[in-house]
Amino acid sequence: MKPRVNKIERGTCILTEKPFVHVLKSRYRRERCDHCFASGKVLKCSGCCYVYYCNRTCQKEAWDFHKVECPFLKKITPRIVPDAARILARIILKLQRGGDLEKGYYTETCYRKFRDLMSHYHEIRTDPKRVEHLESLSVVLRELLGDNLMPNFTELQGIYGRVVVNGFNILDGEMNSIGTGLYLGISVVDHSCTPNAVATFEGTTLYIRAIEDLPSLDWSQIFISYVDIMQTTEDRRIDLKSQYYFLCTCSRCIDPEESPEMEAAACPNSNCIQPLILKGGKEFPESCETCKTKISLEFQEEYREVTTFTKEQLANMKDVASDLDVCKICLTKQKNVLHRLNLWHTKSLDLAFESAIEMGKWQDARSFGVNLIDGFRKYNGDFNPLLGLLYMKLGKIELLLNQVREAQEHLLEASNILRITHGESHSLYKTQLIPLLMQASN
Ligand SMILES: C[S@@+](CC[C@H](N)C(=O)[O-])C[C@H]1O[C@@H](n2cnc3c(N)ncnc32)[C@H](O)[C@@H]1O
Repeated sequence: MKPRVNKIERGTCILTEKPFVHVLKSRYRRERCDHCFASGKVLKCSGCCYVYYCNRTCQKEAWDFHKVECPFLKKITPRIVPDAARILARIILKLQRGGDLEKGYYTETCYRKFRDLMSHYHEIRTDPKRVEHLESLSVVLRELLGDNLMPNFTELQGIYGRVVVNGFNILDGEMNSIGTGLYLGISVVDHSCTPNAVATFEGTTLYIRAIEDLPSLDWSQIFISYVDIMQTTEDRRIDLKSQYYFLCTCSRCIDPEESPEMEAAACPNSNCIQPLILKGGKEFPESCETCKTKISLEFQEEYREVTTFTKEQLANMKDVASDLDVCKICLTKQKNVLHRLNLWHTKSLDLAFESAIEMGKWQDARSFGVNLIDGFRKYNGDFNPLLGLLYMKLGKIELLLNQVREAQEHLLEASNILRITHGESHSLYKTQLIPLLMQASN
């Protein structure tokens, strides 16, 4: 790819790369192609009976490398290899076949090889959770590859560290994780909680697109988000520290106002939209700055009770069918107590929206989705794939409910975002959004 010295416009694809190695999640083994990750009818490899392909072309393309791992997988079938062990095995086998010479370019002249990737070797060596994980993976790998191909523990730890620190969750169009991939050139990109670029996938190919205008292609100034940014500053920092071993100092993380704002209470006067910010996250003001309504001790108590209750429920929610009822209880309790842009309220709406969709409760889903938009935008940013998807899902639901004008509006919003984050040639845009837009304009 040519280096760009000129200004880069929002929506430009600035880097695209095929994976150095990639592994499909084992739970999708029988429904997706092991090579291109496409879903649909798949055919078993008659050698290992472990992996499946969507067609002969994919099988042929994959064979160059699969022929190396095929006998090892055959030995272990019908047991399942943990995904983390499979990607490590692929890397070990690839490095022994000259993979250490492979280059991933991030400008016309700059590239990275596997050994150039950060491994956070020392941090991982002193992280008991990681050491325990690697020890258990090492047992599986030894059984899979045998003693002769097994690297020593130090070497294995270096490989493991590179996967932990540089690996990408490969996402389908709906942003669900379907596998893991390692991309050599793209591993150059740092994190920010206010990213100016975004990573999306078409199959296993990774695309980095600018979501803001950029002055030039300077990789030290281009950031994607490594973690869910709809979290408190503290939780984002914990995630980043435990997975990537650094303390984030982006503008959001160092803004002392951010956390208190996220936890804002509603003004007890239901006609007032002013958020009540707790000083130091704890102390209520005596009265609302705008309407001067006094903040009673009872109200403060209720706010604390509702916040604790919501956090506990969100942490415990697993089963979607029961989630919707729990979300509804949380949302009822939050009314006139948590501000409408409060993070915990936004998270409750998000879960309620997804649960209602799962259960086919379209009216409920629409109402949660519409209320979710502003919070989602506040926490995820204006050009975030999840915001684009929210608008697209809303438009689809509105078409089902025959609310065509509203559907048109939301689908156009989806288009404004997804053409930046995914591009107009992405299958999500072409095969999902465009037909919905056409249906809405008929
Ligand atoms: C995928 S690598 C990114 C590229 C890395 N800077 C390099 O030179 O190889 C991820 C690692 O980069 C570092 N990193 C990424 N974003 C960072 C940030 N915002 N502040 C400090 N370190 C960061 C962390 O050490 C992290 O584990």
